[in-house]
Amino acid sequence: MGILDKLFGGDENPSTAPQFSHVKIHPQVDNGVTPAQPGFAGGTLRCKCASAPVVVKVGAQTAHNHVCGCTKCWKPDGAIFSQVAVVARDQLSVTENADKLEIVDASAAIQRHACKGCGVHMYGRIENTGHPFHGLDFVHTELSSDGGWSPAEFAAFVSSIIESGVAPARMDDIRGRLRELGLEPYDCLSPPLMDAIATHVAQQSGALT
Ligand SMILES: N[C@@H](CCC(=O)N[C@@H](CS)C(=O)NCC(=O)O)C(=O)O
Ligand SMILES: [Zn+2]
Ligand SMILES: [Zn+2]
Repeated sequence: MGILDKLFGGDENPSTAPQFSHVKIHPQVDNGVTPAQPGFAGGTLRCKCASAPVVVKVGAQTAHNHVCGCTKCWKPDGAIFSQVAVVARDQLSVTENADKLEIVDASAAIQRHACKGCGVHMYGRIENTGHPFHGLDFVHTELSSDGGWSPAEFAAFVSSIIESGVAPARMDDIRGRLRELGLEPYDCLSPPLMDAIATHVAQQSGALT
């Protein structure tokens, strides 16, 4: 490398190797994010029970898929993030073993319907009609063997992973890995979703007409 390159950061062979690939986020993103299949129109989610699994049919492609670091969303064993997307509630139906489902926390905005057998959350539903996201159900498409679902686009509630016991000293590496994967880290939701929430609130209060 010449003196000018040393001074100004030029490099004939810029290294594009990821620096943080040892940091595990979630199995669906750790090896890179797979693009959606054009025309994909839904599939079947199955819980992890070996017998009599709960089966949920989703009749459309999902939107706003993301990894979530909050303590409330279901995470597969060993993952520090959940992966969760939304679909219109009228596109979701429980087709088998619905009797195994129970609501994790009925007072939460998102009522997460979990399997009593294996603990997996099959869908989250908002019953409050005034909520900005009313009409959308939350689903974990990793529970499907169908390929083609919309991929994770960003990382939400990143700082919240500390509440699950992740050491604060690891946060730089974790945010570094998320950026490497193209999943911009936010400590709440992404700006478009935060704007959608604020717009809804402002329309309800009359601040925006
Ligand atoms: N820091 C909190 C954040 C929880 C939170 O606000 N989660 C978001 C993302 S899923 C939410 O919208 N929760 C609504 C709910 O759980 O009903 C935690 O980790 O428990
Ligand atoms: Zn189960
Ligand atoms: Zn969450």
